[in-house]
Amino acid sequence: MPQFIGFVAHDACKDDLLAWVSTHKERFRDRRIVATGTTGGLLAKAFPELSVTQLLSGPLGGDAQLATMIAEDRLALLVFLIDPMSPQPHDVDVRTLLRMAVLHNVPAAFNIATADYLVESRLFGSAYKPGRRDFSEHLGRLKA
Ligand SMILES: O=C(CO)COP(=O)(O)O
Repeated sequence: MPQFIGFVAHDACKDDLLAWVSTHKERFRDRRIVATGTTGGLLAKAFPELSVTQLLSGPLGGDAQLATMIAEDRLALLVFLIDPMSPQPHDVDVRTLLRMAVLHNVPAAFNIATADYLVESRLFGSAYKPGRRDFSEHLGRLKA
């Protein structure tokens, strides 16, 4: 199953994401990128040399699609630049995406500083794949 790198940016953060990707573009040349609709459209236009798959726009289900990709073990890493100052109509989807990243132990950055740490890590681009957590005991408790 191919592993994608996921990018999402709220409107106030889209310029920041474009600038950040531009800085680290070489690292993404051989990687498959997946992004919510508007974010993906901007990335594809700015960086035609990168492989960008566009999902639905965030408010129309793009965050939920990314959350599903995490549940299906198809996302290697998530960079999601969140605007902490604006309410989002699809906040419930945003929280689902965050929860899926935490639940399934996906390396995830929600601001530029952490995104920098991720791409500068010696683990980035290596064969490193974090293990998914085992919730079988927890599920057994729920069923009992
Ligand atoms: O709303 C978003 C993330 O919650 C981003 O969606 P767009 O990339 O379609 O703007």
